[in-house]
Amino acid sequence: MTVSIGVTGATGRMGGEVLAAAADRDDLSVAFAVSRSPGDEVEGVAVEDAADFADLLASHDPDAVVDFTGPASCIEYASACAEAGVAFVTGTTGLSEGGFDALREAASEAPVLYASNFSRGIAALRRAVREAVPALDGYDIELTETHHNAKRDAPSGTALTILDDIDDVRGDSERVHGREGEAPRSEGEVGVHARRAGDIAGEHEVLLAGNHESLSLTHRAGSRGVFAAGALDAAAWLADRDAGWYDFTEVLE
Ligand SMILES: NC(=O)C1=CN([C@@H]2O[C@H](COP(=O)(O)OP(=O)(O)OC[C@H]3O[C@@H](n4cnc5c(N)ncnc54)[C@H](OP(=O)(O)O)[C@@H]3O)[C@@H](O)[C@H]2O)C=CC1
Ligand SMILES: O=C(O)C1=N[C@H](C(=O)O)C[C@H](O)C1
Repeated sequence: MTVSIGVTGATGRMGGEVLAAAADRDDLSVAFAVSRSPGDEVEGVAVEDAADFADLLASHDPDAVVDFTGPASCIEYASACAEAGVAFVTGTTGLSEGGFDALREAASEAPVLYASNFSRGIAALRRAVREAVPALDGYDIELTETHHNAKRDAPSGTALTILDDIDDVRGDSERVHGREGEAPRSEGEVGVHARRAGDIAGEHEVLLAGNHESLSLTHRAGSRGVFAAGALDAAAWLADRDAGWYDFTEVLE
């Protein structure tokens, strides 16, 4: 069975990657793509007006929508999908707590899958972090993420997910963002550093140090294609699920 998808943010970096990755797959077809600036084709797909999103859902009835946009638009697209009962996969980061609440509300009417990172490598890094942190009790932890110079949110959504993983396994810790002037470490804090440069697709390093040794767990995305491929795997997996909140780790099981 071919799973048909709608793609939002078609003129964005990830929107283009998703359309390119979808063109290479036999199990998926693109029902429509939307943008706030419709007109030109992206990856051979006509780009329609984002203002017509609800109508496009009704007329094309896609199995899933794949969204990499911005926090406000993500919620609008999710609500429209919930109303239409269409599965919604989103990798949009920078959502507020209220934004996550709205996304969870959408999940009461349609299947919703959010992941701050759709790479298998980050899924593996998260498992490694959850194992290393309790094994290295009392070690200092510093998290550094590096992204392209056009990224809006900081720290990255992936960094926030990893910080939550650390809190899960060793209890809530103080997060210290950057370091300047008289700023010694306090016990148990996690230092968080965000770098922005060039066209780096995404790097995350978790450094644990203590007891005259250090362990560095690092993931580097070679291109955005890895995120697009993971999001499409998620869309194919989510398409026929019941309404509810799903996680990318379930797709990988
Ligand atoms: N989870 C993951 O694995 C990954 C997540 N991301 C996240 O995906 C998101 C997009 O990243 P990226 O593609 O680099 O960003 P871009 O800025 O390149 O693209 C975002 C696109 O979203 C649309 N958009 C933005 N704001 C609005 C709005 N207010 N209303 C409607 N549409 C809007 C625009 O598309 P248009 O004008 O065509 O409508 C824009 O081009 C970010 O949150 C990023 O952190 C990125 C990579 C991987
Ligand atoms: O904006 C990006 O580019 C990325 N955003 C995601 C994040 O905020 O973690 C995932 C990936 O690192 C690329």
